[in-house]
Formats: sequence, structure tokens, C-alpha cells
Amino acid sequence: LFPPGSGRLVPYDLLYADGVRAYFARDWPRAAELLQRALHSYSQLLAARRGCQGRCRDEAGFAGPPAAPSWETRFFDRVLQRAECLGECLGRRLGAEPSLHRASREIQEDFEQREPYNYLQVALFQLKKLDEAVSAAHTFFVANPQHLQMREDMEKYQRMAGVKLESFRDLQATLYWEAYETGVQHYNVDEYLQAAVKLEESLEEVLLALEDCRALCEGPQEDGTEEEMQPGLYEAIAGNVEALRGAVLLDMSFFLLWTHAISQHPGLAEGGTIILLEVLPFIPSLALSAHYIQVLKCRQHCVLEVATKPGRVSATDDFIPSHLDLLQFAYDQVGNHALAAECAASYLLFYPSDELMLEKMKRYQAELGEGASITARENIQRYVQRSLMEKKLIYYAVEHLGGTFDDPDPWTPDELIPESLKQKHRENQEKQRLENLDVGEQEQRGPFTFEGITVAMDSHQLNGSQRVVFDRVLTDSECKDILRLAKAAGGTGDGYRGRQSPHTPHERFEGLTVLKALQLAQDGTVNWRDATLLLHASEKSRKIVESYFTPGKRLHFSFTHLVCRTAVEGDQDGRMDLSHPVHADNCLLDPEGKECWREPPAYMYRDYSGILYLNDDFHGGDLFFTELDAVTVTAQVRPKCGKLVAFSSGGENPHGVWAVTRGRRCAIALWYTLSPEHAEQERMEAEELMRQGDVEQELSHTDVEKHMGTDPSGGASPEPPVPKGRARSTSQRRTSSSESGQQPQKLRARDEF
Ligand SMILES: O=C(O)CCC(=O)C(=O)O
Ligand SMILES: [Fe+2]
Repeated sequence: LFPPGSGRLVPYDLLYADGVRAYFARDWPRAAELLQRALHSYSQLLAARRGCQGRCRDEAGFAGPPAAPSWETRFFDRVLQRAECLGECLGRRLGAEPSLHRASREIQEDFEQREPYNYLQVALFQLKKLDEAVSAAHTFFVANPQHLQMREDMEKYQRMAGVKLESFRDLQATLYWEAYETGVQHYNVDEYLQAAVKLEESLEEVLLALEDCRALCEGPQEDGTEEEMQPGLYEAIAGNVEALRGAVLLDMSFFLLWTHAISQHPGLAEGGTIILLEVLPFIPSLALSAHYIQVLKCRQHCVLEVATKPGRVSATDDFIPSHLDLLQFAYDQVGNHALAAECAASYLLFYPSDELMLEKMKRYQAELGEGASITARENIQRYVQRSLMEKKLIYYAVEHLGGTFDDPDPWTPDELIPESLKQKHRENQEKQRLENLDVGEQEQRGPFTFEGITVAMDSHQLNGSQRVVFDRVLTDSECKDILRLAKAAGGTGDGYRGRQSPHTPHERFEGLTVLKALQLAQDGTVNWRDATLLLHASEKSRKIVESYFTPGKRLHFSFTHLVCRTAVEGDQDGRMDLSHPVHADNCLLDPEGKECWREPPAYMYRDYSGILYLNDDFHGGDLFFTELDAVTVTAQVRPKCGKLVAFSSGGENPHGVWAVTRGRRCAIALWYTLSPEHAEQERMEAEELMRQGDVEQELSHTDVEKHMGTDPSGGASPEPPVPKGRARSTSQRRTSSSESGQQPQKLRARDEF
């Protein structure tokens, strides 16, 4: 369908799917080529969207308030014109139906997270293109600094002879981050001229990046299955052009157009909102408007996305206003008061009652003379007005249609938030503040220093003793990999003491031990990398629990179990049972006597328990703690990818799991002991298998090492990174059944190609 040279851009998700397939078939040249083309196609698509958005905005802009009496018609015309313009422009630039370039949310996320670079680095390494492999690896690592496997790979690359320092390059480096950071550096050493140049550059790029991000919100919103994929805003409009020509006022499409028109044209804000308020309650189906609110939320969210440096977990506070703040000061220092005044005026659009800035404005006004008019920058004015209008609509929708909105901006004026939502807004802010405080205190306390990992709740907040919840122990991508392992192992894993449904007939229970995982990886049933990730993730958890509960004393593994509980299809209504009955982990709970007996068959030597959660897309399944009576619930924890709950295993921590009534809940259950004689033997065997696997890999790459030359330091021979899915000895042929677990299921089937 897309012959080379036809000028048509092959959809990136197709290329990616084929690239990943080639990867798992170990066809490295093909994998590398396809993955590179996928990345290229993706960036072309973004460029086309950005370009067309800009062009069509100019062509079909709302210039000046349309005059009465027929301004509605002129609005419609503009909106329709823009929809048509966009359809046509994208069609031309992409050389095909723009809708072909829709990818599922998961694939989009993969690209946003730079996942393709992870595959690419392995393929390039196998092709002995070492420098390119290092750049690809580095590019991935910048956005995923928590990724355990990649961290190891990076260290290996660093130790390898023949790797150039310049190869550690971010291929997707964001211009504005570089400019911003350089700007701030200059600023900090009082080099205001250079600071201003860099900060202007950054600001300009930030605004462009925002438009980029916003343009992508216009795309189809996909939730869950392909069938549910909804058309994008303009596609919805384009599809309705004819119908809309004779639009009825209370049509929801009208609402759609209307809200859009107002958001583009702040001058109509007030009138628009009034009509909206009248129209909304009469709309019979809110599907499209709900969709549009999604688009608006997505656009607002771009503020955070742009302000978050790749690989960082939190956004830089108040990114755009802070640019203006710094610029104002820098211009002031170099004596350019006209520009300083302009920046001050622009800053005041965000914080109109900022006293310091108001003072400065007075001074500038005096200096520049009363006649001089000081105005804010036009692009900043547009930005603020548009943002306020969008927020207004979102808040309105949240108030009337439900849902939530996490406002990304601290500068939103209070008047804009509906009375009924203000209370909640304040509570959230307070909660956020307390959370930050807590994390701060934890950090001060000392030993607990794991980059990026936060203590979400301590014993006090969990109403008990020796309990803690950590967040961000794993990244989304790591959870995905371990979930894939659980899925691939499926029936081949062990049950729970051999039984399929040990706790409740309403759920199927599957477990996988670390040793079994590595054995399956060895014979090619599961992905090698996923299996070793299970070991790494549990070791990371061990270190965290050790340093939190037993600093200075060694905690050993007692048992590690990757466990999934799947709700059985069918009648789940009114279930009264639990997914896991209330128990304590190292003693026999006696709720009547309110005691816990430390005697066999309890695992008496277990001292600490941990559960590392992998997903949250299921119903029910919260973990809860009770008092010794097994019925008084004292705390609950909602599982989520990367959340680690840890607690002492005794009678002070009885716990259970609520029924899982839909979907599949997977977690790594971990038990630790202080006594070395009870350290898990199986784990040591698993670790041995992992080491053997690495050696095997090294041997198969002696040629690569030759290519790289010997380590000048005369140290140990360089180790290559561990590719994903490298499980088998090369002589073993892959069977289709063994492959099924590694197929990227998230890839959209597109039979027509
Ligand atoms: O999966 C959970 O949240 C808890 C499981 C548990 O308590 C156990 O297996 O002992
Ligand atoms: Fe337990």
C-alpha cells in the first residue's frame, strides 16, 4: 500500500510492530531499520500535525469579534473551514488518510516514553554499531532513569573499551531544556545578557512545544479497545459538515463547535459561557461533549508535560511565568527597561496582584514616561486567555457532569473555580502540601535515599505500626514487562501449593517463583529480560525494605512469588468472600482470642513482608489491614504499578485482600527474614542461572569484543548489554508457541497491510 518513493508516510505503529517482530525473531538488521523508520515516521507525523495546525489556524482564524447579526454563521464557517483545511493539509502531507496514522494509546505512550530506543539499542549492539547503540541507549535512559535493566546496560557501555564519550547523546534532546538550563546557569552567575538570550530561546520553544502537545490532543481518544476509538475533534466536525450547515441550536455538535469557537476566540468568552450554561442541561447524549472536555483536559495537561524534563517525575514549577520573571530581572539588569517592563506586564497576567511586580511596573512607567504604553506580550496574552477559557469550560463540565480536573497551574484565579469545587480544590492542595512535607521529612531522616522513590504513607498514616507504602519503585515500562512475564508463564507457572483457587472459587490464582521464571526463560517460553527483571525488581524492594526497617542489618529473601488473581467470568455480584482471607504472615491468627500464635505451620522465621504491585486495571482487590479481631479495618491500600507496601510480618499486621471482581490483579509478594539460615535456596539457584545466562551471552559475542578492542585498563573483559528476549542457546529453534508470550500484544492488528 505504501510503495517506497510514493511520498506516503508509513504509519509509525505499523513500522514499530514489524520492527518489534523482527527483533523477537532476532533479525537485527531488519529490526534496526524498521525501528529507525518508525521513529522517523513518528517525528514526521508530529511535524505535519504541528505545521497543519499552524497553517490552518492562520488561514481560518477568528480575526476580530465577528459583527452582529450573523456572527454565528461566521463562526460555523470558520470552524468548518478549519476542519476542512486540516483534513486536506494532513492528507497532503502524510500522503494518505490522516486516520491511518492513529495509533493506540499504548503505542503512543511507548513513543512518548522512548521505548523504541530500548529495542533499537539492542539491535544496533548486535549489529556491532556500538556508537549508535550507545546513543539509542542513552536516549532511552534519559527518559527512563529508573529503568533497572537499562541502568545496568549503561554501566556496561561505560566500561566498554571503544565507546566514545560523545556517543552518550540524547537523540531527542529537547531544545528548550538545554536553552533553559544554560539560561539559568548564566543568570546564576550574573551573566544577564547571555541569560536573556537563552531564556528567550527557551520560552519561544516552550510555546511551540506546547502547541505541539496540544495538537496531539486533537487526535482520536482511544480508551481501551480499538472499537471504542473515537474520532478526533476535527474529524468529528469534518464528518458532520453537511449536517451542520443547517445546524439546530440544541444539537450537541453545536456545543462542540461552540465551545471550540470560544476557546479559540477569547473575546466571546462571556457570551459563549452563558449560552453554554443554557444549552448543556438539554443535551441528550453527552458523548461528544464529554469527548471534547477530554480534549480540553488533555490540552491543559500539556502544561505539565512541557514543564517536565524527560526522566524527571515532577514538573518544573510554573514554567512559563518563571521564564518571564527571570527575563524581567535579566533585562532590568542589562538596562533594557522597555523589555523588562514588557516581561513584567506579561508576568502580571498570571499573577495580577503580585506586589513586587506591581511595584516594578510603577517604576518602569515612571521611567519610560506616562505616555509610553506598557503592554504584555501578545503571545502570552493569548496563552493566558485561552488557558482561562479552557479551564472555565472544564470546571463547568466537572461541576455539572462530574469527573475531576487536576489543574496544572498554580495561578488560576480563585473566581474561576466554581464554589462547589473550591473546597475540594483546597483540600487537594493541602494534601499535596502535606505529602511534600512528609517526603521532605523522610529525606531529612537520613538513610532512606532511593532516587525517585517516595514514601507515600508511613505507619502513622496507615493507623498501625511497622507499615509503609512506597511509590515509584517500578516504572510503567517495567510493570508492563513483568506483567508480560506473568502472562507468558500463565498456566506453566505453579499454582498456590498446587491449587488453582486456594482462597476463593471466584478467582483463579496463578503464581510464579523466580527459579521457575528463569527456567522458563532458559527454555525460551518467556522473555529472558523480563525474567531477570523479576529478580532485579525484588532485589530493589529488598534493599528498600532493609534500609527502611532494618538499617545496618541484612535482610534475606525468604520467598518471592509473582502472583496474579483473576476474577472468574460470570456471576460476581454480591460476593461476600475475600480474595485473600485476613491473616498474619508469620503466625496463626486467632481472632477470638485476639492473639497470633507463633507456631507451625506458620512461617515463623519471616520477619518482613512486602507486596510490589504491578497494575490497577481491575475491580476490587485493595489490600487492607485489620486489628487482631480480623474485622476492624484500620487501613487500605489501592494497588498501582510501582507501589510497594511493606510491613512487619507479625500479629501487629493482620491483613487481607478484598475480592477481585473483574480483571486480573498481579503483584510480586515478597517475604524477608533476618536469619541467614532461612535464606531462600531457590533464589540462589535462580541467581546462578542468571549469571550463567550472562556468561553464555558473553561467549556468543566474543567477535563483538574483538571489534571493540581490549580494555586498555586491563580489567575484566567488557560485558555486552543484555538484550530483551535473548533466552535460548542459539541452536534452539523458536517455536511459534514460545513466541506468543513475547508478541507485543498492544500492537494494533492491521490486517489490511
Ligand atoms: O497481594 C496482596 O496484596 C497481599 C497478599 C498476601 O497478604 C499474602 O500473600 O500473604
Ligand atoms: Fe499476607
